[in-house]
Formats: sequence, C-alpha cells, structure tokens
Amino acid sequence: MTMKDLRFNINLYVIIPVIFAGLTILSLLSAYRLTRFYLDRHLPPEWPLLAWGAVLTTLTFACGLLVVKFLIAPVRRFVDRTQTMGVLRDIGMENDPPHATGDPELHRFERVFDQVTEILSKVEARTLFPEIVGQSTAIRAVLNQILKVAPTDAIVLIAGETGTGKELVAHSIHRHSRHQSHPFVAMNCAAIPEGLLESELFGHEKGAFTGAVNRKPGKMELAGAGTLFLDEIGDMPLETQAKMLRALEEKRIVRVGGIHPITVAARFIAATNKNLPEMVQQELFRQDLFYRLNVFVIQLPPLRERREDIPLLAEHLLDQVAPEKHFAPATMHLLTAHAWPGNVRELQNAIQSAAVLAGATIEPNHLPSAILQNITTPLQTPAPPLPNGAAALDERLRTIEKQMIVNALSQTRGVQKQAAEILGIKERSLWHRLKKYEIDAGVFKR
Ligand SMILES: Nc1ncnc2c1ncn2[C@@H]1O[C@H](COP(=O)(O)OP(=O)(O)OP(=O)(O)O)[C@@H](O)[C@H]1O
Repeated sequence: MTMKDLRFNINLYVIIPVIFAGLTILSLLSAYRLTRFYLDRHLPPEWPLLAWGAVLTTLTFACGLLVVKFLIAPVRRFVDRTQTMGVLRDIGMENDPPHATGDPELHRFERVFDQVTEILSKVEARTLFPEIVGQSTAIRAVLNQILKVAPTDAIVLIAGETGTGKELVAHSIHRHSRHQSHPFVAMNCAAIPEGLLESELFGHEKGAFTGAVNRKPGKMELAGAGTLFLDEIGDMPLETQAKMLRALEEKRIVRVGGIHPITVAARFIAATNKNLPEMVQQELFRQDLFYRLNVFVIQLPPLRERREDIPLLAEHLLDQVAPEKHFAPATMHLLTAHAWPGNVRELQNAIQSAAVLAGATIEPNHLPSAILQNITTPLQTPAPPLPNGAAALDERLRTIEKQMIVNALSQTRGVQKQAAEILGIKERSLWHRLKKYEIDAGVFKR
C-alpha cells in the first residue's frame, strides 16, 4: 500500500466518524449552555431546547446526506457509465424475484459490479492464457486452477477424455511456473513399446542392451530443471510404475545399465484419459503411485459439457487454417449440436478438412459425415439471440422449427422424403417450409 492510499484510508475512516462525534459533542454542549442560560433567568427551557433540537437534527441530517452523496456519487457515475457501454448484459430490475428486498439502486450497483468482475476475469484469462480458448465456467475454473498450481512445485494430474486439451494445459502450467526458462519435455507412455519405456524415461548406458550402441539420456534428464509431462500415465506398465514412484520420491534416477545416480530437478505433470481409481481397484495401476500423483487434480471437461465454447473454438481453429473463410449459420448449429467424442482434436480435424473442401463459406455438406449423422441433441442447439427479452413466441417457434428442419436434412444428407419422416410431416409440407425459410436442401447433399 502506498503512502497516498494510507492517507486516503485514514481520511475517510477517521474524518466521517469525527464529524458525527463532533456534531454530537457540540449538540450536548450547546444544549447544556442553553438550559443553563434559561434556568439562570428562571425561564422554562423546554421550547428553546426543542427548537434548538430541531435545528441540530436538520443539520445532522444534511451532513449525513452530504456524506452519502460524496461517497455514492462517484460509484453511481461509474455504474451509469459502464451501463451505457453496451458490454454489460441488460440488467433490467424486472427480473428481480418478487421477494427481493433492499434499495433497488444498491441492487443495481451489485449487479453491475458482478458483471464487471466477470468481464475482468475473462479479460485476465484471455491475457494470461491466450492459447486456451473458451469462456465457459468450466474452462475458467481450469484456468484458475492453473494459476494456483503453476507457481508451486506440486505434481499435477490432468484427467480428461482424449483431445480435451491436457497437453495444452500442461504447457500452460509450465509457462506460468519457475521452470519456464527450461525445457518442456513430453512423453506419451502409450506410444512407446513396453520394452523401451524405461530407457526412454531414465536413459541408458552404452551396451545396456542389444542395440544400445551409445549412451543416451532419458526424458527425465533431458527435462533438466524444466517440466516433464507424462501423457497417458495409465498405460505405463506396473514394473515401470514402481521405478517411476522411486524416482518421484528420491528425486534420483539411474540410467538403464548404469550405476551412478543422477539428480532429477524437473517438475512432473501427468495426464490420463483412464479412470485411475478404477485401475487401482483392478490392480492395473499401483496404489502408492496413484496417491503420489493424486495431489492436485485438474479435471478437463469434455466438449459436449461446455457447448458454449464450441463457436469460439471453431472460429479460433478456422482462423488458424483459413482465416479468410467463415461458417454458414447452419454449419455452426451442427458443430454446436455434435457430441464430439474426440473433443477439441476432433473439432480441429473436422474444421481442417471442411476448410479444404469449402470455398469462402463452410456449409454443412463440407463437414465430415460423422457429424452429419451423429446429431445427438438437435433441440439443444442454442437459438440465435433474440432481439429483446420479451421476443415473440412465434419468433422463437420459427427458430426451433428451422433448426429441426436443418438437423433432419443434415441427418438424411438432404433427402427430403426421409427428413419429412423424421419430422413426422408430409413431404409436401416440408417443401413449403423449405421455401418459407429459404433453406436450400441441396447444401446437405454430399
Ligand atoms: N481450449 C482449447 N483452446 C484451443 N485449442 C485447444 C483447446 N483444447 C484443446 N485444443 C487443441 O486441441 C488439440 C488437442 O489438444 P491436446 O493434445 O492438448 O489434447 P489431449 O487431451 O492431450 O489429447 P490426448 O489425450 O489424445 O493426448 C491440440 O491441437 C490443442 O491445441
């Protein structure tokens, strides 16, 4: 805290109580003097005292108003200005629950402050983690966890389905840690043949086994004082797990075929898409290693549980491969509705291939067939924002109807007869609706 802040605090916290205490003392003294004055002259002091009391009450009331005005005015100015900026959601008080009590103005302040804090936290996340795209609550919680754990040396276990961004998160932890100026070394335990895993991890001496023609440092050594990211740790064989545990506990390793211990300075981050507790129960994963790894767990949510991130991610991923292209609204609806079992990686691949096929606009028929066939939640597709909170029911129904038609046509790859059957309407009726909504069934044909 600077000296200036300190002076401001002392001023506010001392001056206001001093003003009111001073007013009370003055009132007491003047009332005492007034009573004495009248009693000394054998006159009744009641009426003069009452009049004096009224003057003092008005004075104190005015002082209170001034203080409140002095304190509230800048807050109100700030709130008014932010409300006209348009970045805040409409905070109409009509949405307040009927039992809401208290000053509506304070309610308004509270809501604006909440939204401003939310926006600032998004801005902070964007600045600190430009590589991690997403504004869902789940992703923001993950970013907070990264910020918390990165400066510590704690082992981190990142759990999540394939393609959810585990390696990306491990990288971000490294970038925000004291190890950032040292290497980030990643090793996928599932991608290395069982017999070679130990030598990859700990290194080997020349002649340690057939083919070991030279001494080779392992990933732990290569990471130095950096970060070692062990992906798919659930696929590590039990024997290697025992050695890994020892390395984590003793912070020392011995190369395969070697005798000299080497100190390990790297920070460990592990990731898995398997259910490790279940594997422990089935004795496929060592319990002691699991406890050692299970210190700080970051659970990455699958994409289908944070659908609000899909449009952002899709735009970001398209920007990386074809910034001049854009999505047709129907394509974005389909992307948002898909279940994405392969998560962000699947989305990335879908966008890459669609960008190759498409011209300036990516239409539904440019998407991989799995996305067109595998529509799981047609009605959960978010409707485009409506013009105002009290938008007509008709408009909402039109949007839902249009989405259902688009989804049905996507499923049937533009075959109107089948689409009409899915929708439970006559083909003629579908034809009329296509005309009404200006939907070109041809774009769904592949
Ligand atoms: N939130 C995100 N923002 C931007 N890109 C992302 C995000 N999440 C994942 N990606 C991208 O998706 C791809 C897959 O991510 P990553 O390799 O980190 O997933 P993973 O969970 O480690 O996958 P696996 O389990 O298959 O190893 C990467 O290209 C990554 O950059």
